[in-house]
Amino acid sequence: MSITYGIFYNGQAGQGQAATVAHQAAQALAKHHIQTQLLTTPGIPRAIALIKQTLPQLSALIIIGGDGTLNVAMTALLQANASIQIGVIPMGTVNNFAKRYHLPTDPTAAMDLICQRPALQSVGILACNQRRAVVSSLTFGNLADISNEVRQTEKQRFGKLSYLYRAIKHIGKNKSLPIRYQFKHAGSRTLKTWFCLITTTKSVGGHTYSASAPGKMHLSLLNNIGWRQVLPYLWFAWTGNLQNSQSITQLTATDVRITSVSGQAVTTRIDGDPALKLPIELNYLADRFDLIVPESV
Ligand SMILES: Nc1ncnc2c1ncn2[C@@H]1O[C@H](COP(=O)(O)OP(=O)(O)OP(=O)(O)O)[C@@H](O)[C@H]1O
Repeated sequence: MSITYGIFYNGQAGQGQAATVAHQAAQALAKHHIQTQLLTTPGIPRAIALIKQTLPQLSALIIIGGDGTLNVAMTALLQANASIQIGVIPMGTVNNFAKRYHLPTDPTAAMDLICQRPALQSVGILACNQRRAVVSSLTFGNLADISNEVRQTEKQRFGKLSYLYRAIKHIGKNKSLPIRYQFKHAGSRTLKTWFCLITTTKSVGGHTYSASAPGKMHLSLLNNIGWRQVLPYLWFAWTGNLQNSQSITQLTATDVRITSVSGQAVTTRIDGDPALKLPIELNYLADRFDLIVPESV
């Protein structure tokens, strides 16, 4: 039986570069006697439907893009309850997920890796309300609102500087909110939350910011922010590193339900994109996918 890989990409991203790379990947895989099916359509719901519909014919899914595009693909796999092998050609701005697993960021090197398949690694993700994947991070609170304001074009042109600019404009303006965190086996805590970062692994953007906790999500809460916290906060905005700040609560969990106690609307961002409002339920799905990785990971 012939082997077919799906190649999923966002045709509108990066001035059509993803489309060029998708065709190059198809040619490279053909040389290894692997057939391919290009999967692309404008609009996230349609893209999810297309992947779900094509999955039964595929032995692996190659995803071209950053965390946002990976999120679309993994949400489709989650909803279809499928556990297909995954290859990634990173083409986002930040590429958190790819950095975490030491995937090459050069498209040609990433294609070579996928063709040669030196090793597979089990990768865990989070399920939000059972239906939406969280590939790298979920955030809410003031910093998440700031990144909401950063437009995609701004992010592509100025990278992290655009976040810093927006952050400085916000200092001193926003308050923290009481948020309830209900853990499956560890009770419930209501904590003042200025900003909450939840990640699938111990690192963000290639920086390790928390101790290792296999099989669990990492939660970091910046409880409040006044002028004393400005420096740690700017440090975080710049490096993604929260470890040395005293105004931070760090927790790990397998399952948590998160509610806004005051009833004030709180919108989350998942893998960089505006997403669901609180309340949400998060479940860690350990070893959910097999990812094609370099041998040395
Ligand atoms: N088929 C699609 N139609 C419309 N939008 C899509 C589609 N697939 C992905 N997107 C969106 O395109 C945007 C860009 O995604 P992508 O992750 O590739 O780049 P990025 O945001 O620069 O990456 P990173 O998060 O790593 O910085 C995201 O908001 C993602 O949700």
